[in-house]
Amino acid sequence: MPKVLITDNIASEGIELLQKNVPTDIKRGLTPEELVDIIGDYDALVVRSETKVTSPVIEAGRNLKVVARAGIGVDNIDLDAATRAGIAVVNAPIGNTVAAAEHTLALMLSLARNVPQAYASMKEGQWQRSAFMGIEVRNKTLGIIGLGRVGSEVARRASSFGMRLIAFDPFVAPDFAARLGVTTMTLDELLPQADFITLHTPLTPGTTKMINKEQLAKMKPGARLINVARGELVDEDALLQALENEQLAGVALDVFTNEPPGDLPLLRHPRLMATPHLGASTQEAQREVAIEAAEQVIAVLNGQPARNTVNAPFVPPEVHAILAPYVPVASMVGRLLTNMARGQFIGVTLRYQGEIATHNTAILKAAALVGLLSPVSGEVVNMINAPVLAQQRGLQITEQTSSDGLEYASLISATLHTTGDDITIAGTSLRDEPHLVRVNDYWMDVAPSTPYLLFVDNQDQPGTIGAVGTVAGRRNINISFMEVGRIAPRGQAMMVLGVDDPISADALDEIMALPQIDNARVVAM
Ligand SMILES: NC(=O)C1=CN([C@@H]2O[C@H](COP(=O)(O)OP(=O)(O)OC[C@H]3O[C@@H](n4cnc5c(N)ncnc54)[C@H](O)[C@@H]3O)[C@@H](O)[C@H]2O)C=CC1
Ligand SMILES: O=C(O)C(=O)COP(=O)(O)O
Repeated sequence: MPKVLITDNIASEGIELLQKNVPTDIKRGLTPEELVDIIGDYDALVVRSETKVTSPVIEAGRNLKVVARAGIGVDNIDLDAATRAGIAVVNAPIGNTVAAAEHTLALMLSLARNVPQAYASMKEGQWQRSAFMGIEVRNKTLGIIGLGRVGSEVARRASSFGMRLIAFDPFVAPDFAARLGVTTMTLDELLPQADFITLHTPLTPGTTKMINKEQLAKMKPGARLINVARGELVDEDALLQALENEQLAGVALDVFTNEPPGDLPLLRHPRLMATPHLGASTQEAQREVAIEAAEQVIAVLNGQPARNTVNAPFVPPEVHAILAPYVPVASMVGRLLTNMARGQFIGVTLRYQGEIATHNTAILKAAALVGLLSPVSGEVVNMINAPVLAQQRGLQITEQTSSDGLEYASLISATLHTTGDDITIAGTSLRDEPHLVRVNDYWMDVAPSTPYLLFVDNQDQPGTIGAVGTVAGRRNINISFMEVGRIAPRGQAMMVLGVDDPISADALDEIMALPQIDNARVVAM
């Protein structure tokens, strides 16, 4: 029975859902060493942003199948290590979007009106009105860096305040931005124009310290900066300087490079407002992300695909229905290639034809590589790590598409290039079953329903089939079906036999010794 470990503060609805389905332990506040010590007992780990799922944790998690993040950012999880280990990483990318956007606006208005400073002064028994004169946000320019889910929701809400909206996000279409009433531009154009700047990009190598001394100097003097994304996006020392030299009128931070930030000098600055990573902390958001994370853990533990797997090809639901029947086809094609290969692998050419070729075929590539590498890998190979393992082995993967499916609705063909002969296998899906339709130059139609397939290269001559059948019969090998592909009558041919019993090396030698037979191979399916 699999076991789940929760190490951060997850909403009760998610915990209950997990506990109803699978034994679940809750252990908060573990040190990194304690987590490494116990993770080996668990099949799934559920976290928020506090637990650091580092590569030592992944390596110690020898039973782990899934790490679930009840929230958006997965920068606390070593994705590469998880991918290499074939562990799915899932997140809950929608549930806390509005919470993060609303918190951003709360911070923006608080910055504009000095709410926390005024509150602190009243708590100290003072009544200072002129000291906390604010500004209006109406008619001010809001610069949004990262116009994704949270950034867009901020834009929608800020627009109702009568703000002018500009954004830097080179990865969204200007049309999309225009529909939100946002003008996109370069970062250099945005910085000097914005009265308020708000950050909403993920933490990546490209966004780390994207707001540094140089960028701060380009900002409009007296601008205000809000960060509800990730602390590492900003150089905290440079930020303190920009407050001290009055380049910035105010800064509001929900996130920090180190959390908790400890005795950070920046925190003591009077025009610095801070909240302890509360962007996602609403009852509504926490309920939603906890349920979303729990549902995905249960799906993965039941061998089903999860909705938001961060480290596997994403397939939209409508496309999933079209591609799903071809996943076992791709995997069958890959497995057959490996089992029939002679010589050192060099690379694979994958061809997608017909309807499947009009969609993103990443999931089919992953499935073909699972089939190709599973028989020759000591480690678990699955849709998550197969592309990485292929890359590690230096295999050249080429993909081709064509709208012509020949006589099939869709066809997957793969050629394995080796230091020996190249091998081509093609398959399709018929009545929801994978069918093998081509081996090298031979076309056929085989639904491999037996545990073994016997491939026999032979001369198409009377008596050949009978001779092979006689050997099988004498050795008590049960043949379920047989199919012959041939290039021309009495020419070169290939027999494919579906057999229920293993074929020993001895039996294979006997078949190969028959006069009409050039070669014979058994493949376990
Ligand atoms: N403080 C909190 O509690 C919360 C923080 N977050 C954080 O907010 C951030 C954004 O989340 P979402 O909007 O859901 O992500 P998203 O993926 O929907 O949007 C991110 C946007 O940033 C853009 N982007 C990526 N690299 C960029 C670059 N170098 N320059 C400019 N734009 C770039 C992307 O094109 C995308 O449009 C994440 O870091 C997330 O972890 C999210 C929820 C709560
Ligand atoms: O979802 C995110 O990216 C967040 O930053 C929220 O973090 P949390 O779940 O509150 O620790």
